[in-house]
Amino acid sequence: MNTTKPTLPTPDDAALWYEDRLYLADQRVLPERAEFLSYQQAPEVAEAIRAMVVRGAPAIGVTAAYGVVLAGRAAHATAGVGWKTAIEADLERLAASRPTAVNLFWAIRRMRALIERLDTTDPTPALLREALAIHEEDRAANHRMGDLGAELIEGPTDIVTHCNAGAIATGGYGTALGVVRSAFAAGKIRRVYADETRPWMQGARLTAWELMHDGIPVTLQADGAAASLMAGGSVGWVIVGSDRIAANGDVANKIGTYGLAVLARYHGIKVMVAAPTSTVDMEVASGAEIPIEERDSDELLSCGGRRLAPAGCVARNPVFDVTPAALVDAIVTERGVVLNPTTEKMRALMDSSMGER
Ligand SMILES: CSC[C@@H](O)[C@@H](O)C(=O)COP(=O)(O)O
Repeated sequence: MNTTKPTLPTPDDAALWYEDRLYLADQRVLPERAEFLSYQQAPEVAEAIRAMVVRGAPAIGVTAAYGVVLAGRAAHATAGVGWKTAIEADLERLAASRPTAVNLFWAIRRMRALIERLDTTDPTPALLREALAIHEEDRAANHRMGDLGAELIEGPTDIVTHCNAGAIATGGYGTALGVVRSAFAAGKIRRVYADETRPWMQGARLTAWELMHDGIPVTLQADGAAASLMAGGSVGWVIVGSDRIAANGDVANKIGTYGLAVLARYHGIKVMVAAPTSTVDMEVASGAEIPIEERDSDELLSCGGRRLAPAGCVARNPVFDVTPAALVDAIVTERGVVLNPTTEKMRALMDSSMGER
């Protein structure tokens, strides 16, 4: 738990618990403004996830866990010994906030498992201990993935990354950017090329901010600039995170990742996906079964509050796509690395006990 009142968010501060409430770094306004918003009610946390105050699959999971703490506290305050029934509506609200990032459902499932073991007294302390453990385990997993991913890279090389899979998208340190941080420290990375990532600009706003904060050389590029960069021959790896990995190793990630993976294969560049096992969903056989979030087309039709497209223009705004396992060279998790993923290899990874609860 944080011991000082959160004031100015750093990349490691996506979600923090201080005293009796949750603080979220408002990722909608970074880096122009660095500010926390505070939450004491689970429905407001669900809305913050939906509105992308907090985003990035692992950070969404951590936030949902803290949301369950608030839900438990409110349920006990209103229903007393009947809190386990009263909490249900908030659990459902949290689960309905975003559909693709499976870490959300994983975190709620883990909190539910604890709820089942608790008695009818005030659940707040026990729920908070579990949420803090989820947060801390995610941070530790990212450091482990950083080490494992960095080992795969023969440097020095340039890297392309897409969206933001950094500290601010997780419990801390980052998944893809955790690998970048560890590999840069080992002298294996010259420069990171960050796709701007239309329409939410997570690359321009968050990845560039994080890497500049750490002094890691970063160059921002338009999403469409990746192909010509790759043709130049300096890029050794595309490194990205994931919102959900299917049982066969298909990877759902920010829209545009699939295109990057196709480009990478054409240019002989390797693709690494760094994600904790809380992102692996063995209940979906392949990427075709992963629900892909479709957000409001206004996110695409406008930019920075200014309308871009003509009035009446139709737009589609799927915010994730699926990269087939055949285009993925390595999936890096805290339990180990899966090269050229298949269902058998993913099952072996998930059956392994390291880090398992
Ligand atoms: C460590 S975050 C990995 C993914 O969650 C990230 O690349 C991504 O697609 C995030 O999407 P977002 O819509 O910003 O929540």
